Amino acid sequence: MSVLDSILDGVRADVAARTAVRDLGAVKKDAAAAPPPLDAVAALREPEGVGVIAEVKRSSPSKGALADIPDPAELARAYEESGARIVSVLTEERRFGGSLDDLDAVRKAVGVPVLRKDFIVGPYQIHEARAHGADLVLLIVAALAQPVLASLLDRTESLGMTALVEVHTEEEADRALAAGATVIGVNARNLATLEVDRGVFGRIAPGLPTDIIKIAESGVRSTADLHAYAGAGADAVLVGESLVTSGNPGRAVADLVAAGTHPSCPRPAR
Ligand SMILES: O=P(O)(O)OC[C@@H](O)[C@@H](O)c1c[nH]c2ccccc12
Repeated sequence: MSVLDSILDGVRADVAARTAVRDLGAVKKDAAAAPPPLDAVAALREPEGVGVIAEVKRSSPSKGALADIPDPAELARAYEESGARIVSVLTEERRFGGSLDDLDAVRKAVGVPVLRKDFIVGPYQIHEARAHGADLVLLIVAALAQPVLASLLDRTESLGMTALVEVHTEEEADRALAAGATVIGVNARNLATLEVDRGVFGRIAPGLPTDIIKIAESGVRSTADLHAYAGAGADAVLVGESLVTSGNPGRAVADLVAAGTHPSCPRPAR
């Protein structure tokens, strides 16, 4: 079984357990009562340069524990103050050590849009994301059959949120476009094997329509990696590990933001 499949099994069991405590109808009501979502597309498009999406990430299946993060709100505030356009919060518990409590804490702490980063398998988690104040959700093409992907994308948009649709191959990019994605993340990490190939973005992104917002996900260690992704057409980079392990995550974000807005940084084509 691939790593992705085993993560998805765990996620399905966890969703079933939460559904037994609070059913879909109740979560839909919570979502309807939440403050309205923020416009993530505007946050990605408006300021000049390549944006930084900074992630609250405690652990990963490839590396195990990355950082303790006793106070995710404080970390998220540091990200925001340093210029992150969006804060991503991992909520998957078993492999990434995340939680909906982390999402709640971050939502309360920042004014920028917040991404619920999880392995979404059905509508329950989308309403749940909205109920907890998320403005974006991640939809991983490799985890979803095409009709499910299309309907989850519709559901996300009908709740006023933005879907970040994640791909790792050309075929998945075609599926993302066919489903109607407007924001596509190219993950350098293959979720079946956990291998990172930073060349994947440069192979896939140039083939995407210019009006698609293109996010380079994973493996950004430095401003040099941001520059390389910018040169290949990234509107933003999504960074976790190198921030939380840096010893000074605010500073690490500020360095990336400065690089992404510097005149020497290649501009996204719009
Ligand atoms: O920690 P990194 O290499 O900077 O990567 C961040 C982010 O791209 C990564 O956490 C990620 C991308 N897609 C995912 C899907 C599920 C879980 C995690 C991810």
